[in-house]
Amino acid sequence: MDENDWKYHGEGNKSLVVSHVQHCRVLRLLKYPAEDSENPPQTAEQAFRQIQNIVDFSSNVMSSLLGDKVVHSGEVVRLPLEFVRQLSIKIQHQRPAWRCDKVMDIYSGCALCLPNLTSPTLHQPTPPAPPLCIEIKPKCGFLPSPKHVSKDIKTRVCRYCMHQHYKVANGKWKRRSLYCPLDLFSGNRQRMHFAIRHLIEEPQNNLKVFKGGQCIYSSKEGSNESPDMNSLLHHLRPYFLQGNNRINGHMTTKAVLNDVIQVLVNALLSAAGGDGGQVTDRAGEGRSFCEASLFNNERIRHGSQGLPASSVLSRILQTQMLDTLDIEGLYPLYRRVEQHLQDFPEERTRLQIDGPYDQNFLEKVQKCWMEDDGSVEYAAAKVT
Ligand SMILES: O=P(O)(O)O[C@@H]1[C@@H](OP(=O)(O)O)[C@H](OP(=O)(O)O)[C@H](O)[C@H](OP(=O)(O)O)[C@H]1OP(=O)(O)O
Ligand SMILES: Nc1ncnc2c1ncn2[C@@H]1O[C@H](COP(=O)(O)OP(=O)(O)OP(=O)(O)O)[C@@H](O)[C@H]1O
Repeated sequence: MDENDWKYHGEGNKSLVVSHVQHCRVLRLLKYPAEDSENPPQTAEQAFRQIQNIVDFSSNVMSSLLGDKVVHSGEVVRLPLEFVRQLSIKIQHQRPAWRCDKVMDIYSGCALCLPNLTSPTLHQPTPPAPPLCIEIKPKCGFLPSPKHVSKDIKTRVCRYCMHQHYKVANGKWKRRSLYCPLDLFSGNRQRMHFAIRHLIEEPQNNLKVFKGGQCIYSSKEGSNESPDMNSLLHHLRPYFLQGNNRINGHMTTKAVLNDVIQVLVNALLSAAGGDGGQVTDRAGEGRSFCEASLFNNERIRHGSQGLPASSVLSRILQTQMLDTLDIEGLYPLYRRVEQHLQDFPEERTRLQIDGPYDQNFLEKVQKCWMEDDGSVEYAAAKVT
């Protein structure tokens, strides 16, 4: 393998991604804290198992919850160590400085190989234009159950909106985003439109736009400058020329933005495969509106239709809602498991703390709606 066939693509807190320059493939490599760079924190076999667990969790649990049409699980691959070392040197200067508290894993020679979702293989001999890909990290779309929280504010203002104040105060981002996940997950088209417009205006790490596999729009952490929305809309204009919003054959910037948002709302409400018809409506539970959202409260009363059950967003929300406990409800369960494992370390395997994430594990996750019966089995299913 040749490191020159691969280029830096992006990274998060846990992994670094490189893409192949010709084929629609990416490699997702583990990251370790920089202070561990001399001594890898796990053996190659442990790293292999960690990545295999990710594949199993994705194919046996997430595929079943979200729909196998929208989940790509990939496969674990073993790579020559020399290739990985050269790759790490090659991409180092492209990494954002604020992510360099961690280093790419150059010891295990293991990675997750996935299709490159930012430049999908198109089954057309000459595609009309480079494919567009819009990545959204929507965050949690509901308020935690009042049963488990000690501060009343948590039942009125969502975690994302509270975090915005914290992130601006500590300098992570310069401006507060007016995006609210509860607006996006509302199923109300106007609220969703409002949410996506604010995601585009202040994307932080919740939205990226790729054209032909290249990132053309994203935020830079700590930077004073906002990403250039006019340049983004200039890139997008040719994709939206067939609408009615043209003045003398020319589309205004505002019209391009509206069309882009409309396409995204339609995609998010479209079926992910499987059953349809019902709606996911949290309005009755009083957990679907965040007081920090600037969306006009009055307008919500005139049409909160909820999400179509088969939609991608509804699937994501239902999956998120398997965990409604908030950290305050979860931590005592974590302590219950911890205590049990101190007394009975051999129980780690039976409770599937480190996997395998198989059919049996999925059944435990799905039973999570049950009330807490005080058992370690209940706690382990919630915590793992
Ligand atoms: O806690 P949050 O909501 O800030 O989410 C963390 C993310 O921050 P965000 O707010 O999206 O910028 C954070 O993302 P970034 O590092 O900011 O890109 C991670 O995804 C983190 O997950 P983990 O610790 O790697 O498992 C996320 O932590 P978990 O809450 O998933 O543990
Ligand atoms: N299959 C893929 N195709 C194209 N790009 C991808 C793919 N998987 C990940 N990426 C890109 O790489 C970036 C980092 O990947 P990912 O979010 O999986 O990292 P992470 O460290 O697990 O994230 P987090 O910070 O949430 O823990 C993503 O934001 C996305 O832009």
